[in-house]
Formats: sequence, C-alpha cells, structure tokens
Amino acid sequence: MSRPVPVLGAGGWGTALAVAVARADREAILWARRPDFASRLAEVRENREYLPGVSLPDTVTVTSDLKSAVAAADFALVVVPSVGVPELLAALPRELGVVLCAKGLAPDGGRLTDLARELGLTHVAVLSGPNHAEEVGRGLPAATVVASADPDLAQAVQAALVSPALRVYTSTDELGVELGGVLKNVIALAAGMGDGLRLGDNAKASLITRGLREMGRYLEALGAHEDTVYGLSGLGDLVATATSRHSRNRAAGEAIARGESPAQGGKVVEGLRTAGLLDVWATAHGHDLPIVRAVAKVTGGEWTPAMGLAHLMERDAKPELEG
Ligand SMILES: NC(=O)C1=CN([C@@H]2O[C@H](COP(=O)(O)OP(=O)(O)OC[C@H]3O[C@@H](n4cnc5c(N)ncnc54)[C@H](O)[C@@H]3O)[C@@H](O)[C@H]2O)C=CC1
Ligand SMILES: O=C(CO)COP(=O)(O)O
Repeated sequence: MSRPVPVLGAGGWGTALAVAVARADREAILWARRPDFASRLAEVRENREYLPGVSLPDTVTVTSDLKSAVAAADFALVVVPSVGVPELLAALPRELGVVLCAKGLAPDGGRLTDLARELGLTHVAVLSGPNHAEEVGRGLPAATVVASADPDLAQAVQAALVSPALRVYTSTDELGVELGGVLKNVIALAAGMGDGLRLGDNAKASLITRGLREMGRYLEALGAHEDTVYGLSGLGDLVATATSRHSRNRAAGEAIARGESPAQGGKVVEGLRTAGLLDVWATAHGHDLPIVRAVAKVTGGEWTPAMGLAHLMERDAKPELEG
C-alpha cells in the first residue's frame, strides 16, 4: 500500500495540494504550524482563512506534530512561504525526500534547492506551474511540473498527485523550473502595476512578452535548459499570474499603483521579497534585468510606479532579439 503524503504548510497552496493528493487516491497528512489552527481545521474540514469554499476529503488528516507527520513518509511536499522554508527544512529527517513548492528564494538570495542540500537533504525536487490554489482546490483542470535530478523522486511525486483534474509532468531541469516560478512573481507585480495605472492590453501583452525574455536571459545565465522558460513553470505560470484575478502578486502591484498597501490579507506575496534579492544579484553579476529593477525600486519605495514605467519605456532603442 502507498504511504500517506505529508503536506507541510496549511496555507492556500498546501491545502489545495492535500486535496489534490486525496483526489489522486492517496492519503494526505496536512501539517499546520499552529496547534490551534490545526485543531480548528481538523474539526471544521475547511480552511476558511486561506482557501474558503473547499472541503477537506476524509483521506486528509490534519496535525501540528511535524515528527509524526513525516514519520512514515518517503517524501514530503514543503509548502510554506520561502521565509519559513529554512527553519522547516532544518527540522526534517535528512533521509526524507523534499519537494519544494514555494516560489521564492533563500534569505541570501540563493535557491531553496541549494539550501536544502546544504542542510544535508539529498533527495530534492521542486513543483511549479500555473496553479492557483483556488482553482486546483476546486478540481478545475490544471497542469504542473515536478523537476528533480532524482528521476525516482520525480516519478513518485507525479504518481502521488496525478488525477483527471491535474496533469503532472516531470522534468530534470530543477533549476529552470524552480527559478521560473520565482521570476514570474516579479513580472506579475509589474503587470499589476500596469493594471493599477490603467495602461491597457497592449502594455500587458508587451510586458508579458518582454518579461518572458527577461526570465529566459536570467535562466540561461544560471544554466537552465533553454526550453524550460517556455514550459508550464515559465510561460504558463507567467500568463496565469500576470492575468489572474486570483494572483496576490498581481493584486499587490495594482494596489501599489493606486497608492494603497500591497498587503493581501495576511497571504504571502513572494515577489515583494524576491524583487530586491534578484536586483541585488543582477547588479552584482552585471546582468540587465530591467523589469526586475523597476519592480525592486518601486516596491523598495525609491521610485513611483510612473518612474518604473519611464525606466522601461525610455531605454535605448534596440533590435527585439538582442537581449
Ligand atoms: N496560493 C497559490 O495559488 C500558490 C502558492 N504557491 C507558493 O506556495 C507558497 C505558500 O503559499 P500559500 O500557501 O499560497 O500561502 P498563504 O499565504 O496562503 O499561507 C501561508 C501559510 O504558511 C504559514 N506560514 C507562514 N509563515 C510560516 C513559517 N515561517 N513557517 C511555517 N508556516 C508558515 C501561514 O500560517 C499559512 O498557513 C508560496 O511560496 C507561494 O508562492 C505556489 C503555487 C500556487
Ligand atoms: O503561483 C501562483 C499561481 O501559479 C500563485 O500566484 P500568487 O502568489 O501571485 O497568488
């Protein structure tokens, strides 16, 4: 019999993934950090704070006991926001496989997969794609990709999630899949600012296209497979996030452009943290990431959204395919 799948983190995405595991006819153990929150979720069977309207199937159990959650597992889905990933990984048994689902970076701006390996975890994978929790939780059709240097782990994760509602692909390009999800949040913030400034459909399409190009340049510089940026974790997630009413990153950008707080009701907005980390990386390594620069300056409070727009529109004219 297949072992239960621990899903560590009971926000919107962790809850939706636990439901997806149940839909794949596997038992899920949903771990929440706060005992009172876990008790309430176990009783009410609906995550009213982070994913309202989605009932937990009977095959999802809820706990706040991390040790027991992972005790019988081969691998766990790690679904807390990137700021919480280092502490959680440090508390896991070294032999456990970890599937990193956060779309953010480590505190030093590095990759979460590198951090996992530095902590002695050797079975590492990432899961990423155009996957709004609100839709996956409801069983609307979606596709995603699990990438790992360890093909057995990638296939085990695929088997634990695949169902008629969720098509799960595998990839060996862990770096490309991981960083696509990180970058697209920053471009989605810019798209939201465009929405807030009422820049129109041409601007949105141009931003997505040039954003994809920027993502491709960054991924290539770091050694990703050249096609990954055009896959689910790149183009797919960029379109889903930059255009969706569900996206917190897009909504945060829109709020900033309206002069409001970017906070999204206590839900994580990864791009706000990522933009500055990526801009520092680009400056240190001599890479030109103009959209990242504009978003970092605006979210850092140095530029207004209008100044960010001018930074992008008034750059030197050049051939489309050059950079
Ligand atoms: N919401 C979505 O549709 C998707 C989110 N993601 C990614 O998944 C990650 C988690 O996002 P969501 O579930 O949406 O977040 P959320 O904002 O819905 O919930 C965050 C959850 O993490 C908990 N948490 C916060 N800080 C923590 C810490 N230091 N340690 C442990 N738990 C902590 C909170 O109590 C809450 O339960 C993010 O990196 C996000 O980019 C990826 C795909 C889809
Ligand atoms: O990653 C996501 C969809 O694939 C969720 O995006 P937001 O974090 O912007 O809501």
